[in-house]
Amino acid sequence: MENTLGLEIIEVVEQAAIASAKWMGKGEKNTADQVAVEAMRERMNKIYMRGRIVIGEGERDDAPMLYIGEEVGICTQPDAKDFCNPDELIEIDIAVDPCEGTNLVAYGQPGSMAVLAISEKGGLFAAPDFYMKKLAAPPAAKGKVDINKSATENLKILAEALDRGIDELVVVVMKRDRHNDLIKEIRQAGARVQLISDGDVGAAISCGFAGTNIHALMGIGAAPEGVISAAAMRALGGHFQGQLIYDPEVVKTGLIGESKEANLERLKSMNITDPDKVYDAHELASGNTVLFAASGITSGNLMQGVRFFNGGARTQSLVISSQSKTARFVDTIHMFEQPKIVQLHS
Ligand SMILES: O=C(COP(=O)(O)O)[C@@H](O)[C@H](O)[C@H](O)[C@H](O)COP(=O)(O)O
Ligand SMILES: [Mn+2]
Ligand SMILES: [Mn+2]
Repeated sequence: MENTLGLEIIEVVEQAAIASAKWMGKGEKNTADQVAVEAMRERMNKIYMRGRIVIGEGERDDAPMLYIGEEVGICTQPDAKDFCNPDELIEIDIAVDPCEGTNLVAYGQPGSMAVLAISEKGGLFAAPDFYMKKLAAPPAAKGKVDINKSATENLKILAEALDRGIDELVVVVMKRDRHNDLIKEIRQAGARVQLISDGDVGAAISCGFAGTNIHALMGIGAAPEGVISAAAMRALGGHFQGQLIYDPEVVKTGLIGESKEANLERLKSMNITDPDKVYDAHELASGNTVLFAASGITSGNLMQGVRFFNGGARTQSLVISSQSKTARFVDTIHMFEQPKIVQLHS
């Protein structure tokens, strides 16, 4: 899968990042999101593949593009039989977040990215648009920390696994009222908290790389973003666990769904029989092969954002493959027209 798709999916996230970055700092989050969706879809539909969106912009009714169930790739188009032999191609599932951190783009803040994950059919958990309690940690702590343990216990385990003091640990937590107690507990345990307004995919993946100075992600974010983070962490060998949150009382914000009861019904209809199950990275991204790709929109811990110049742009992307066991940073210069200069160093 990687050989045929690797380069193409880099271009998918690059094109989404470039489109969205044109709206960086303009205060219009919906436009920054919409153009990323359009660019991602347009580029995806040029790839020789049979893809299906399993995590996307929502249901068909509220999302005209990249909706859950939408078929993407040249080989899903009506005239596909003229140039595609479907028997040659495996069917793949795709989870997308064309603009992860729409607020970050709109307000010119760091850490937004265009992101997707791919696996063979059935290889990604089709999470409902609920919240998810998450725990991400570096590979050295994989299987040692546990979302069922308290933050205090996990920090002790993490410190030991990373061979450093608790006071040398930095935990990313989304700045939300629902996390007030968690933040207090982490600080009382002696660790430091990095509060973020948005963008917990980048925070989760940052735990997978030494040198980011991020050692854990704790707290509740969105479930679809949890699956995408899990795909990256699965391929990287980092720790990721997620537990669906279906009770609006827990998040104290606009959880999709009117009530806990209605949400439980929805889970049942999706054949999720244990709503409290804790999923690990291998369950959220269970396919034989998992590919993850992201491209920075605004600069963050992992990647530089899009830098425009007269006649072009430069992007930085990250592709992680469970197949080749690589995490590849890709630096690309895009020439929109004949640029006056193509700068070697940025
Ligand atoms: O910050 C985020 C926003 O994502 P997007 O809408 O694609 O720009 C995500 O990283 C979070 O996981 C998330 O969606 C969030 O925590 C849920 O939102 P909120 O109710 O504000 O906490
Ligand atoms: Mn997002
Ligand atoms: Mn988004």
